Amino acid sequence: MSNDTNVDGPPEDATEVAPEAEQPQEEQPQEHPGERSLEDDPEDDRSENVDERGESADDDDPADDDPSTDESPDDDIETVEDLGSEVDVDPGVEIDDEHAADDLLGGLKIDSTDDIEVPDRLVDQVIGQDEARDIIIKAAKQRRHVMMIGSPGTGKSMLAKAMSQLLPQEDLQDVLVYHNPDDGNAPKVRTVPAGKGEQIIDAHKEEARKRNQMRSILMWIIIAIIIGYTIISPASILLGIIAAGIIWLIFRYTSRGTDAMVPNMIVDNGDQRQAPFEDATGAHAGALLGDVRHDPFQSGGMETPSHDRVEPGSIHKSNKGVLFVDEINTLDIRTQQKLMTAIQEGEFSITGQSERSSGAMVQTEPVPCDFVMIAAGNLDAMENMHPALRNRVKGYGYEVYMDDTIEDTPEMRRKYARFIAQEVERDGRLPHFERDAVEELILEAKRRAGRKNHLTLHFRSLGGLVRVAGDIARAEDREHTTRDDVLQAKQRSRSIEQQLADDYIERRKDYELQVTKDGVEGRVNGLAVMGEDSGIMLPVMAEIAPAQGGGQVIATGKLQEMAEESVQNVSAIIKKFSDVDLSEKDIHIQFVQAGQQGVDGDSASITVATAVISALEDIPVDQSVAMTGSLSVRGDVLPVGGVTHKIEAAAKAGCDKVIIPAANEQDVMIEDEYDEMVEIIPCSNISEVLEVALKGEPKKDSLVDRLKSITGSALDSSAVGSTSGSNPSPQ
Ligand SMILES: Nc1ncnc2c1ncn2[C@@H]1O[C@H](COP(=O)(O)OP(=O)(O)OP(=O)(O)O)[C@@H](O)[C@H]1O
Repeated sequence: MSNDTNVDGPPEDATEVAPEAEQPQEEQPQEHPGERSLEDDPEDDRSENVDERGESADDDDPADDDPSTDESPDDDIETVEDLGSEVDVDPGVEIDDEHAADDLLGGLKIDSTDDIEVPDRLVDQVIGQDEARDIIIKAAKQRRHVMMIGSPGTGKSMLAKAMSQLLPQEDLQDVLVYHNPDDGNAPKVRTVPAGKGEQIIDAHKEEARKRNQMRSILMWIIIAIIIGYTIISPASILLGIIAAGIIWLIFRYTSRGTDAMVPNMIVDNGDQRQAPFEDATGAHAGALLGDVRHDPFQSGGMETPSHDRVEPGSIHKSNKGVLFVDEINTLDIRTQQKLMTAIQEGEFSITGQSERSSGAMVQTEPVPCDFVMIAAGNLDAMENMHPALRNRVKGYGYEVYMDDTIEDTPEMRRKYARFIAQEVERDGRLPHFERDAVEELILEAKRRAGRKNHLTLHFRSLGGLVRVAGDIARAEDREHTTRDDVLQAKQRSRSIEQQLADDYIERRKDYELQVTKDGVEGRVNGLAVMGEDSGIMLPVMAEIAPAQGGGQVIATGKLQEMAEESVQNVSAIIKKFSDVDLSEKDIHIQFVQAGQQGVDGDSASITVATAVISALEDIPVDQSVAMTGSLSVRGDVLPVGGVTHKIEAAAKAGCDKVIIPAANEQDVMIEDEYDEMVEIIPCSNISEVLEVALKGEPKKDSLVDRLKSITGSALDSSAVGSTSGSNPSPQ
């Protein structure tokens, strides 16, 4: 690309026309976050870029240039606090402050979500994620890259879109590609202010039209003369027809040449009302970096000029805007390297991506791609990202981890009510939600958080529930969505994992594998979570046999590592409280009907421990009990995730009692129907677990009897030491 972004006409000798529309443009300094080599010190580069951009005096403070320095005295960047009034529900909605704390809607006095005003700016619609919002606002001002890591559906792409609304619109440019008469395979590239591109194209087209019109007139005059001549002299009629044909072909051919001089506008920001936002998630190289189409007629006058075959990539379309790449690690390494070059240079030539295509012979002048990149993904995305690319983002921007839950406060509940209004408005067809429907959804947000006094920030799935509930009301032509619709929607919008889990329970019933009140040695009902929100009951069986060689842990299925870990934890307790020598035993563990998914070693460790102790001591386990919890080497039951879903799974499977870690008691948010079906028994240590799970009295001085001396939990500071100090010696 020419450094000169002035367009006093198309590039010299690129075409012979100079439409009036092409006025000189002030040279635009390149504003891209990275302009130097990878080896350069990012700190230096950061401050230098700001200088180059000639930002105002208040930006001269070096602290401003350091993304790690969040505040500076003269920092005029909007923070979440600055935006406080804008991000809360519109003050027009009355709030009952007195009862706000006890009200599910945080004191919001509304009949339906109709009454709630939705803010215009996307950034003000974002709920929770205060740190990420703060960073997006700052990064938009400073034009920094951002890496957002976190669970799906928590607002990463929403924040990226919000950032594009915050970027200045005045900087936008159109990009034109011109034919290069000196080298047909090296099209020229020019940038003009947004909107001007269309004028240039129109001017070129008008010019071409006029030329073609003149040519046509000339052609028809010549043809008319020839026809006139042949009429006068019929003997040469054949000659006349041939001559007319040749002239027609010559004119047609030359007019194609005139059309070919019209530039190709590859980036058109004429209609943009905000900086561009390009989602390049899962894009292949061509879509990301640009491409040149193949031309089957490569010569002979039928060919399409190379500049007309140039296609921009997302990196070019997002020039002066935001390039959002989710799961960035899925881009192959070469593409990641090229992306890095683009970030570094702020411009990137377009060439054909397929080696076998004629497009591969074409390479344009560099095309501007001065975007702000928002890279997103989960933790894996970060691990598998090209290290140099990650450094680039880190060196010239921010990294932020998205929250999964947020504290449940009256203000937050009001925002959740606003979230429903936002989703209804976004969809455009859903009926607004009645007050008690909103309450039910807020309760669901609390349930899904799986954490006491918190609300889930997994908004995509919550939004799904809003849409299904709204669709139910819409199908019945109702004006508002009711609580019943939300309850029905919860049934209908079961995830695949939930459907699988329910199917699994049904099948167990077919085979009469229901829960019984019998006692079975070495068999314990474990609990696991599938996907995000489905619990499943998976029995664990243990069998102890004399060792053949050194004692070992043998697990069936793919869960060997997990079984070993759980047995190692319980073996520490067994060693301490009994004289059983585990090195003389083989411990066989079977996770009945479990795949790899859903069972994580930690949360099954009290299940494995109970199964092993039961098998070792020949004491049966009550089959109407299910359990989840992680076991410490000192016998404490430690908290695990997904207790609510696990309890519901145990209830559905027909269990009477569920053992959960005492520390998880506060996280339980089960639905009323399940509450009546199972008794929840919080336990702090293995002794309490065995007390509930084992049937019958242990023999005096047996392992189970000795384990009774464990009291309290190491988690409870008052009980620290109680698991060790008072323990009797196994001897
Ligand atoms: N923090 C939030 N505040 C308000 N709405 C949200 C929030 N997060 C997500 N949403 C809603 O959920 C939808 C999906 O969110 P988004 O696409 O931003 O998630 P994501 O984190 O990018 O997920 P993924 O990684 O799967 O793409 C949004 O369009 C919006 O309607």
